[in-house]
Amino acid sequence: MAKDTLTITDNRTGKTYEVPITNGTIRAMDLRQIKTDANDFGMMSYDPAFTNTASCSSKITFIDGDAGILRYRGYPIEQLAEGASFLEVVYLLMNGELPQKKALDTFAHEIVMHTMVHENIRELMDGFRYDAHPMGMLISTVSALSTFYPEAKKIEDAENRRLQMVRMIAKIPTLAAYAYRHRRGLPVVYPDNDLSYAGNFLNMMFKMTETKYKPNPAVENALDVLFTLHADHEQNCSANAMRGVGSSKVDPYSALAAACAALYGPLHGGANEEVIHMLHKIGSKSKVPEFIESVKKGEGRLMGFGHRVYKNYDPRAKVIKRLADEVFDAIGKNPLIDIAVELERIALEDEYFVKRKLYPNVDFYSGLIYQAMGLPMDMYPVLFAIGRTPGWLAQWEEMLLDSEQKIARPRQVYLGYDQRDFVAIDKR
Ligand SMILES: CC(=O)SCCNC(=O)CCNC(=O)[C@H](O)C(C)(C)COP(=O)(O)OP(=O)(O)OC[C@H]1O[C@@H](n2cnc3c(N)ncnc32)[C@H](O)[C@@H]1OP(=O)(O)O
Ligand SMILES: O=C([O-])CC(=O)C(=O)O
Repeated sequence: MAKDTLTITDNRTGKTYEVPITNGTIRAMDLRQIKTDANDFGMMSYDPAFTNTASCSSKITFIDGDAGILRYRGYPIEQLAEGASFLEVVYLLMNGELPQKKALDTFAHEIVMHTMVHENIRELMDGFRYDAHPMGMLISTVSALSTFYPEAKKIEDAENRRLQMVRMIAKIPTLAAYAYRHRRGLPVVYPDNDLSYAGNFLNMMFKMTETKYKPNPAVENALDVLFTLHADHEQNCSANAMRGVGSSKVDPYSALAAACAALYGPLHGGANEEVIHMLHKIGSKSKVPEFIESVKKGEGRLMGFGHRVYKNYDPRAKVIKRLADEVFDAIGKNPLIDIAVELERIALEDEYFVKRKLYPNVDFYSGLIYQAMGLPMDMYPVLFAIGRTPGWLAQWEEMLLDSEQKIARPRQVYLGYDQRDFVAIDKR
């Protein structure tokens, strides 16, 4: 049920505030009161890893971690995954409302007009080692795009901002597919604007002959749904990087590269790749109990499990688990699913995981689908980045338009030396 007040406790002072919520919105002036009080006390909050800090206010994504609820702009993730195309979701995240048919067609056309990247970017990609991780190539080429669009620096110009956002959403699958083809020593496939967003990506990845590539509809649909499920997740590590770097007013390509870099880490978007490594390492269902025991002894983490906010089943993981069955029915089962399901079953009955409220997260089952689609493991975080790009951009624009936002600049608790005198090198 919607609450009409939000209780916020300032952990510096212990003081509790009842902040009114009107039409789902908290007024900036009500939050300002908390900030003013904190300044009056002249205190600083120590919150490493921001476990208890709201760094911004946002109208984009709502999460109730205890109940396992996720909504984009108020719409439950399950309904969007079921009924909306990824581009509808992108439009929703960027504009706050679902599009009418005509607006969606116009938007899809705009995206299609920007899918090509400059040939020099392709050549830049060629310069990477044959075994370069595609995420490294993606981060570098997203960043390089800023040099092709110097006007992107004019972030105060709304029209220009939108153009750059469309460019990034359109070009990121192209960069991702180029990285994949480079790894395999294959020539690039240019975008095919007759295909859907997911279909075009599959075409650029897998087309091998001159004849027109026809994506498998089950795979195309699953990929579209997976992009939707990854599209935003409020103030996660990479969104925080996007906002933090963007708050310096740098161009959005540079901020997006920072967000991609944050996502790459194994504790964040890189976990989907790690899950498959882990399942391979376990090797069979019968070895699962032994592996769980090793995790409990602190010999590693159960990848794809646990979440900073969800203390319940990640709603995206539920959808992905169902989607995996549909994809496996269409293109054949990934045998690792049996190990994953057994791992989940045992973990969810084990006191260690129950006590810590560790459940499967979005990364637990997604890699199994990607693997069945024939994608190499190191592409999994790249796929996450494609899906997450609209979320990062929506967060970035919201941050820029928020009059409360300033350059992100946390303080620290200094624990180093007190003043001491310099000693010349020959006297040390
Ligand atoms: C898209 C995403 O980013 S989703 C997350 C993807 N990442 C993963 O799947 C990696 C595995 N999971 C994790 O490392 C963590 O659960 C995170 C990073 C997602 C969240 O971390 P935090 O909120 O900081 O939790 P924290 O690290 O404090 O863990 C709390 C407790 O649970 C344990 N724990 C957390 N996750 C796991 C796990 N996956 N396996 C085993 N134990 C775990 C910790 O050891 C800790 O135990 P303790 O209290 O005895 O010390
Ligand atoms: O919210 C988080 O911390 C991580 C996550 O699940 C995501 O970014 O999708």
